[in-house]
Amino acid sequence: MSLLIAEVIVDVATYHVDRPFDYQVPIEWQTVIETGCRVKVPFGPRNVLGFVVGLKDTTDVPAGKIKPIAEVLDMEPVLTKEMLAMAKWLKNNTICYEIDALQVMLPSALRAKYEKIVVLQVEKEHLPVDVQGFFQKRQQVNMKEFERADLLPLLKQLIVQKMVKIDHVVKQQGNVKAVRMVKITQEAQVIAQAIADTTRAVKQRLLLEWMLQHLGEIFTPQQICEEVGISSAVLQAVIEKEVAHYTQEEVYRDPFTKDVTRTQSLQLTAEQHVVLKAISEAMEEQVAKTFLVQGVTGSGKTEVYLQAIQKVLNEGKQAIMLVPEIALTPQMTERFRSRFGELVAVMHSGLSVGEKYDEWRKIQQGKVSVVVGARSAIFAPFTNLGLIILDEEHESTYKQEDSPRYHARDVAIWRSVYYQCPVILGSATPALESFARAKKGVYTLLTLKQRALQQALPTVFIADMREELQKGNRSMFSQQLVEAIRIRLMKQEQMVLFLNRRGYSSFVLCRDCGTVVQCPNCDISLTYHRTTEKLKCHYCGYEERVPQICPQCQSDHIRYFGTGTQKVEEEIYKLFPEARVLRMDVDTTAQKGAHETILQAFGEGQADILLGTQMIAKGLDFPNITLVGVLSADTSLHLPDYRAAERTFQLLTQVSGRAGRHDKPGEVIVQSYTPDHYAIELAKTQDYEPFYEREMFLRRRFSYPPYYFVTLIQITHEDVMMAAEYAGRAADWLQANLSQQTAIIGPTAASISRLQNRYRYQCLIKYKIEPNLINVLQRLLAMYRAEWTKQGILMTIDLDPSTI
Ligand SMILES: Nc1ncnc2c1ncn2[C@@H]1O[C@H](COP(=O)(O)OP(=O)(O)OP(=O)(O)O)[C@@H](O)[C@H]1O
Ligand SMILES: [Zn+2]
Ligand SMILES: [Zn+2]
Repeated sequence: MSLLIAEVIVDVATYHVDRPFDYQVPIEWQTVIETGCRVKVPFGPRNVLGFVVGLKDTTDVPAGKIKPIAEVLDMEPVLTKEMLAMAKWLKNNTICYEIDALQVMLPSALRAKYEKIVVLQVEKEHLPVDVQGFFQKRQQVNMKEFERADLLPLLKQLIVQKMVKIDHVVKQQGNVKAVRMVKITQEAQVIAQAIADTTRAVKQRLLLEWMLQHLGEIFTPQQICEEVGISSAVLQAVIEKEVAHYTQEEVYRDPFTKDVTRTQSLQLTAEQHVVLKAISEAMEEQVAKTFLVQGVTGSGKTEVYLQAIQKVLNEGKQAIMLVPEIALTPQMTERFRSRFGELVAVMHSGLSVGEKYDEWRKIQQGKVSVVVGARSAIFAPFTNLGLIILDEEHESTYKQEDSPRYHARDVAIWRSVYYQCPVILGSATPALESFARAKKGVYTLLTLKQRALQQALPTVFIADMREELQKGNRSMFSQQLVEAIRIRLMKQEQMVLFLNRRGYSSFVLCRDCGTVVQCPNCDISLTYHRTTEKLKCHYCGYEERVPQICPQCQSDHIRYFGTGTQKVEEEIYKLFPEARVLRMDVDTTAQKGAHETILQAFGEGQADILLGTQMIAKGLDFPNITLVGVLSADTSLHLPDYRAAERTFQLLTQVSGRAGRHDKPGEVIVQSYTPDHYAIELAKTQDYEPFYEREMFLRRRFSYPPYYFVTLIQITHEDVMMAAEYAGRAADWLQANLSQQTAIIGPTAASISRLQNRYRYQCLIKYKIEPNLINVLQRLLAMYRAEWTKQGILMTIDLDPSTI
């Protein structure tokens, strides 16, 4: 038999190993191992996790040197051929390690967890008495036991004296949850024979006759006993006659909590019909076409998605529906479950590791055909995709900020080419670059200008908060908003009050010297958490108690600028003691399921006002909401981000869209200190195109995307001089190696100039066409990985940064 060699990508993220290594497949596993299986392989002094990415029968590794695979973790591959190809593409297009690209496609339960094991190297008697007890009859002990006993220094000595050594053991995390079931034989003959042999035992005969009615079926032992009215001893006796046998059947932890009522397709409006038709045609022709569906809020985009997915299912294919994490509300997922029932898997960050794994298994085993999920669901292991949808495609959460730094939109388009199926990008306020691509014909633009039930878009008023101040109104509510709330309370209609918290954080300020309490590790002010009375850093997790006196000048004139929502709530109660308020923010939704409970209560009319942050901007569809108030439209406008205006416009449009979605007309009041800003003015008409034109004009003038592409190189070091110096080297090197027309901006200090005790510098590459970019970046990376890392430098490259 010829030698079988596996090419394995190992779970070690360093430059020198970012390629497959050859391992020998032991004879007994030659029929078991396939590409896409996980294995454990020896690498250096330890065993690590690896993915088989290829099989072959020759190798350049000398016969004596080639090592065998140590263990096979999967009987069936966890990675498809498509995923292996996708990983290569991700590696080149986002510049990441191949192992990172492979890992991101799998649920965390399938990623490796390493445990450190202390292995005895000498006779136990030679050990110091203190540790002999650890090794009783064992040769090895989990290092955690030493840790717990505070014996790490002693352990270190033992290692130096070579009395023990440390091994790394790969541990599998998620386990399939299985239960013992009884499978009845397929063959009536066998049971008939058993019945003939069983003359006296009445109960056994009863059971055998019942089994004759359920050939080939599977039940739990309890089900059978209850159904037939027998004891487990009887069941056991019958199983011994070999008419049935025990099997381990997988069960799934079901993250859904309640049943849903089924819904049918709605009669589409003329506009919706046109959109669905265009998409259906692309599905029939099996072409990889990307559609941008720009539809005003409430125009019935979701209904179009549902019907497009129905068509996909009719063809026996599968669909991925992506939603931003924050919009993955129970209301949203319920719409899919009530249309497609058990065929839907849901993937979001609220699930436990085990639940996520189960949802993934359902997809992998073809038990479901639709997945509704956040960003990472784009990697759902379907093998016959017919459609991919990104709802709210402009959302920045579709971009992953860690390696691999991918954008779900790009992955969607890559997969659509692989399967020759369409992609739908949907939004009321598309990302500027998407709309630009649609205008150029790269994407096919489809629009929904009317709301589905012909309701008018809500009327938007801008309340000028500067005027309010001049009139002597120092509260956070304008006269207009107070009046509007009063009317709604009287008419018993519901309202949503939205506090724009992007760029607005609560902090502690000394009124005598102006000091704002900062994180000791980061260049960021600490955030005040009222519930715990603590100051926290949202970047590194540092926390401390709220100071009683100013750390700078010892004054006790300390002032808290609270999280906002709580303060707003208090003010509402002062103005309207009778109002019933539900608050939805990080504090009230910390517990699992809290989100759901709040929305349900609001839906049932248990409150008049839903008060919240970003969380309530999306996806809500309640008939009784007639007023939306935006308390602070400007806070997101003044961030150091070229997309600030775009994000503000998108947010205002989204929230406004929550009002008047059914038969009652809606009203929106936007409070602002800069009412003349175009992002605020244009949000008033909720007209996307004028905003698009205006913003594109500015982007061109300042050479920003989408006119230019940008790549962000970030360099950090504990020493500020080192960070600056190496950022300078990177900039010089790029300047020398990229074309003349490409601009290198920087090095400059990053907008957060220090994070987790590391100083941060960056350079920006701005270009229109740069065919050498990937190649040049890869060379820079090679230099960094070979030399700079030794100096303690960390460098990241982001080819599509969401903020710069
Ligand atoms: N063809 C239709 N006939 C009747 N009602 C419809 C139709 N299409 C959609 N609707 C209803 O109109 C409302 C808005 O539709 P939907 O939520 O699908 O819009 P959307 O564009 O996805 O909204 P948004 O982007 O604002 O969240 C929903 O209550 C939905 O049930
Ligand atoms: Zn002070
Ligand atoms: Zn910090």
